[in-house]
Amino acid sequence: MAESAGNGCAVHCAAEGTASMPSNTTTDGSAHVRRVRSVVHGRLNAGSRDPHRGEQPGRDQYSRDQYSRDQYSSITRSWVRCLHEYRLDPGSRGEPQVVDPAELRERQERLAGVQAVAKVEMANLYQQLAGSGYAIVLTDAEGVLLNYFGDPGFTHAASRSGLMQGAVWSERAQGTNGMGTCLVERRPVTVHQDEHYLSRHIGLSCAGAPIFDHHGEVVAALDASGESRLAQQHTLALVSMSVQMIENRVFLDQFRHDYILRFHNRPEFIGTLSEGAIALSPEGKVLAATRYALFQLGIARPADIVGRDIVGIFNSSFAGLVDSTVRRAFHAVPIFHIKTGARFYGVMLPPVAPPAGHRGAGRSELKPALFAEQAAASPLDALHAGDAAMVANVRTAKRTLERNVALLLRGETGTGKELFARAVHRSGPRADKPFVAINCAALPEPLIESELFGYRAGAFTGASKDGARGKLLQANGGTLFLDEIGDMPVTLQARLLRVLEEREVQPLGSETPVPLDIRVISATHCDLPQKIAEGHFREDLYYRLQGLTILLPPLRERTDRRELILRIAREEVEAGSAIELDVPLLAFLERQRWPGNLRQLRHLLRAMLALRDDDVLTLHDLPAEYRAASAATIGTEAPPAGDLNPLENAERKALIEELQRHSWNISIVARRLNMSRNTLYRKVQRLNIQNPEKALH
Ligand SMILES: Nc1ncnc2c1ncn2[C@@H]1O[C@H](COP(=O)(O)OP(=O)(O)OP(=O)(O)O)[C@@H](O)[C@H]1O
Repeated sequence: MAESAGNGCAVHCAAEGTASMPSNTTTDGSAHVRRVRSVVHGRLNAGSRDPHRGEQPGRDQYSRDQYSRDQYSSITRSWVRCLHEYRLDPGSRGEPQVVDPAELRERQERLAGVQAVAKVEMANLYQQLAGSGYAIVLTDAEGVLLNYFGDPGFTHAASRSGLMQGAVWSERAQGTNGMGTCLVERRPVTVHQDEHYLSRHIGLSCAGAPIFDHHGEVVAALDASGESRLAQQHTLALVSMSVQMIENRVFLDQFRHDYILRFHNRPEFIGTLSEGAIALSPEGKVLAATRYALFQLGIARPADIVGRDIVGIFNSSFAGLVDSTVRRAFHAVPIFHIKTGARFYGVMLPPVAPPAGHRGAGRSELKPALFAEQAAASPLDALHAGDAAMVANVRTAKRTLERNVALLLRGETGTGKELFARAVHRSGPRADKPFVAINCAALPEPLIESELFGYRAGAFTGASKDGARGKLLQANGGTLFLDEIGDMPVTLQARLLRVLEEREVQPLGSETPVPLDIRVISATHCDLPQKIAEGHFREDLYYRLQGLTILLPPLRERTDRRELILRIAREEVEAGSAIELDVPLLAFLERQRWPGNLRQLRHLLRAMLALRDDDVLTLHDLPAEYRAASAATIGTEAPPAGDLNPLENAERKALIEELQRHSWNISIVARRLNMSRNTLYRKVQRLNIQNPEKALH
């Protein structure tokens, strides 16, 4: 296998940072073809020894154990299929087959549900792999490339190699490759450089994983393909995790109108990738289960669980599970697997819109964040809960989505300027292109220029010998977010203005300008007109950046503060726990000045949740620096019953029923609800519950 180390098909970065794919492998191609034939023959004749095992020069950065026998066997099996079943010529240079636009649209529509979820995960994966030259690709079950997230510098090279929408990457069409081979093997595979069957692909390194639906059918493949010379085992792990996330989210979305039991043998793992989820009919019959649910219960095929009654699987009745989760405010409850006796923890989620005739199970205030997100019509709508200024801001921003209008976001620190910019990006037509943020205040002045504009190899002393592409070009096709624009040195302002006017960038030390298509969103907390008056900011740049100005209100002025506090608390609550904020604390938080705005609020809630004594947060949980301010409020914790909101009233009613059922014995009720006596006492006081006959005992 020595060829793989020095096969000469390394991908080079051209001067402007454009990667070039080895489209022609004449010298090495013939060696590759000879090798493929001899390996396949060796495999067929010698049988046992897998030629794809053994020392791999240049591969020592990942574990040989992980890069296991299975992996090599996958490649060899695939080569055998390519040569003998598909009768592919390893030296074939034919153009990749591309389906016509109508067929592509039809295939995309067929997989719309998966695509919608996958796009978000692809963007996350792309960010995680940013800078390593990977393109993230989604194909359907036939290997037709539906979506592509690519490094702009890699896009051109990639399209030459066939990584473009509509291209068919099935194993039959393109030989051994990440997408096609994982679809056939039904498992994640890495196909590194000369493990590709066709010599025209040996410049690529791919990590692909199949996406399954709840019937256990492969419906798509997610793949990271790049020019990296070093196969990276962690890339395959990241791709597999993204696939797991996509499968879980698709499942939760598909069955949102049904009951869903989410479970794990550790309560803190509910809501994570490795949770199991089972969808149930209102009668408690299993409709479907995720791969992890089957895995945790030791069930081989979905057909072995669908249609079964949940009572035959766990030791709890369906109604009991619904009731106990709701009573415990969506806190995980212990459930036992009847077959093995293993203990799990489960949370039963009620249908998003309960089917008519079935009792709605209600929601706790701190319901899982996922549902808040799902409820919002777009990422922009998720930024507010009805504050008039924010409603107007969102409306304005939406009107600019289809047009390339420069936005200037103004607002105090922590008001959510970057979040707003990201939401604009994710809502618009550039959503699947890069969002690149640069903080003009955080960069040392000498670095800003190269960081923004990039440089050519050897442009200055200390420059990387490969050059660098600069943030402007990294954002090409997408959105550039210039944070703290008021702090950009005046000298650079002129250069930025020129780039924005001329829509092209000339990296340092380069003669050739590169065309630029970006949407610019900038943000500042300072008064730019004041800076202009003082000569610290160029007026012409100011007008270029503020096609439209959006002023984000400080938290203290927002009328949706209460909902925001609850929403952020929900986001910060660890999966599987159910936390409540009591009313005096909520009122206190609503009254704060919040100089650090939403950032300060989030940090405070995060700290309180981490340090809490039990599951009800009160004024006593405030850190010392806030406690002095709250001293006057402590001691007035029990609100009149009339002040309770509808959820609290529902909780009060349920608790009174439970207390009555157990003759107001607080120890028994606390045990049944799995909470301490103290917590129950506090709840009873907070909800203004009184035993009509005798004192609580
Ligand atoms: N609408 C919102 N809902 C929930 N959290 C938010 C919202 N807006 C901002 N945050 C949170 O506030 C914090 C700060 O947000 P962001 O960085 O966008 O603010 P910023 O105004 O750009 O800050 P700065 O100007 O100091 O850089 C983040 O933790 C973010 O999650």
